[in-house]
Amino acid sequence: MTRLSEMMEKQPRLLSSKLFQRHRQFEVVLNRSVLAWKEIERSRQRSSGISSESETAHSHAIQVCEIVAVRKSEEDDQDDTKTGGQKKAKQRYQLYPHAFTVSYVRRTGQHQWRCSDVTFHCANQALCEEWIQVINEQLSLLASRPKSLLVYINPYGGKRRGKRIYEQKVAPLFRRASISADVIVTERANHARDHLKTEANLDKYDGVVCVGGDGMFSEILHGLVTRTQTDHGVDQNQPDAELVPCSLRIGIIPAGSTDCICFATVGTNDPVTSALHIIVGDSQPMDVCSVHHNDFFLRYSVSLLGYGFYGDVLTDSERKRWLGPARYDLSGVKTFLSHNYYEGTVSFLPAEDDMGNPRDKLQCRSGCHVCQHKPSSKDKPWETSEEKEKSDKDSSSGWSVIRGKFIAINAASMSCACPRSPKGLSPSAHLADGTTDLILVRKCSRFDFLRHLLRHTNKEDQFDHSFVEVHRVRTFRFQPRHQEPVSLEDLSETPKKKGFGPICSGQMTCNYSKAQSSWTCDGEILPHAAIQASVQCQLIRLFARGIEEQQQQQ
Ligand SMILES: Nc1ncnc2c1ncn2[C@@H]1O[C@H](COP(=O)(O)OP(=O)(O)OP(=O)(O)O)[C@@H](O)[C@H]1O
Ligand SMILES: CCCCCCCCCCCCC/C=C/[C@@H](O)[C@H](CO)NC(=O)CCCCC
Ligand SMILES: [Ca+2]
Repeated sequence: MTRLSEMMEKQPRLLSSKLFQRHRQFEVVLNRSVLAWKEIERSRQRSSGISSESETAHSHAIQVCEIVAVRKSEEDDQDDTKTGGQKKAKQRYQLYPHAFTVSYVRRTGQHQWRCSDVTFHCANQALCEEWIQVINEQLSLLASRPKSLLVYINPYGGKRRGKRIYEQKVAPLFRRASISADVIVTERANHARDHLKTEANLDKYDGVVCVGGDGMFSEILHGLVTRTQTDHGVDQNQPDAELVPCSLRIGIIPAGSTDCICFATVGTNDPVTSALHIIVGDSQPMDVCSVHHNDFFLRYSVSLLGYGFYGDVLTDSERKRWLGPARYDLSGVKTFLSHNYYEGTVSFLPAEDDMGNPRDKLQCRSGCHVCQHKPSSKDKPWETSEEKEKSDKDSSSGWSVIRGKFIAINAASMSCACPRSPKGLSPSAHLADGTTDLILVRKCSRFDFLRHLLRHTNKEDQFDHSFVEVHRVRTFRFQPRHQEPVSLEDLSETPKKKGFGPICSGQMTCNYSKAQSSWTCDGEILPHAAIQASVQCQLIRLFARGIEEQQQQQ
């Protein structure tokens, strides 16, 4: 075949026909990117504004890349049967028995997507089949759409609804879009991680789907990243190893307690919306922070690495798992009343000035320009180990060092927006810029800390306090003031928290503090307080597109 004929072969065919919908006739046009239909009678007086999906009184347009599927219609696919017009539908069905139904993405508000159907009646069978074939040809050209997925369901996450959510809301959509799915319902913690690490035949799949919460996502993340490094002979224990990005994308069907990763990448925690982002083959790169203790790999983080307040909340909440999502509220209040602070030294390498800063109010949204500026190796002096060694010894090479007493040290690699805090811990953090926002909350009164916390739930700036500072960084280290114990037991056990601290009143600060807190790493407790963390730019990709700027409601 010549190149020209090969190219012609790949060109989608275009169609234009007069078709019926309800009792009206429409001019229906399919071009390379849009399926549009306009009522014939009245369309001459009206102009149609076509966007992603637009609608005037009598004209509609949907993007081909947001079509879920097309199929030959059954009698009960008729729109009117659902709206009480059974008689009309029957008549039309008798008149034009050949019809096809297009399922497509419809935006319903608050970043929520739904799958809607539109049915067109054709004058004859050949025309109907031609439409189905041409739409299917166009869909098959969308190379980023997954055809085969590996799905892990945590049946115990959140309110224990994972299995039901998948079977009732997600699987029917995957079937409609002709996506095949191998489903594994996990039988124990780390089942999904271990399966991905060693057993799964990943060549068979276009992506991995996680049905569960942030903890379950973390399992998939660790399984997939570790597997990729093993396959490429990369040693994760080396803090400055250049990690290999994962080729498979991850889809998140939210079914957990916080679901912050889903919320911060889609804008809502809704299983149907997430399933549709998977079907249309969205791709959102995401930073992953690797955490080490000396030359020993601990964990990866994509959301919150928190020492002090959040570490203590998580440690306490683990003992209350039986309470479900409410455990965070209870442990939150208890930890707040304890009002502990911790001493230590934070060192960090700030991001360059052109990476923006955590207070610039530039939120990361779909197609974010900051995230598209992926630094080249010549922009990344911190990446060579020689430079790194030099900078460790030489504070003039860019490392900043802060010693102090902290109520909380938080590193947010993304906004960490969630229903509890819709703008998140760091509202301007970016999903895929290769940096994390390091938030230092120094010792202050309980009243001031409460003001700071409350600002996470309203429009006020949570960084606008004298006792809070925030830096956009590439890498950081923390050394607690008091040396930590080094027995082997401590490697496997989570640190034990000493009792409840005395409650201080009003504006006063407490003078009680236990020596060390623990780090929470995306909801898991780390066994060491002394850590170093480095952001690996765009190590993974999700089936998401970031939060869409403007809702295009239909
Ligand atoms: N079959 C299973 N039995 C017990 N635990 C499991 C199972 N499958 C997964 N897990 C573990 O359950 C933990 C919580 O899961 P998940 O994240 O889905 O729910 P969650 O309620 O949101 O919890 P979290 O708030 O900690 O993220 C995860 O850390 C995961 O390792
Ligand atoms: C008095 C009013 C105070 C209100 C304070 C609201 C502040 C909320 C900030 C929430 C930030 C969540 C960050 C998410 C981190 C997830 O990786 C992790 C795993 O699921 N969840 C938690 O750590 C769970 C963290 C739960 C924290 C309460
Ligand atoms: Ca980031």
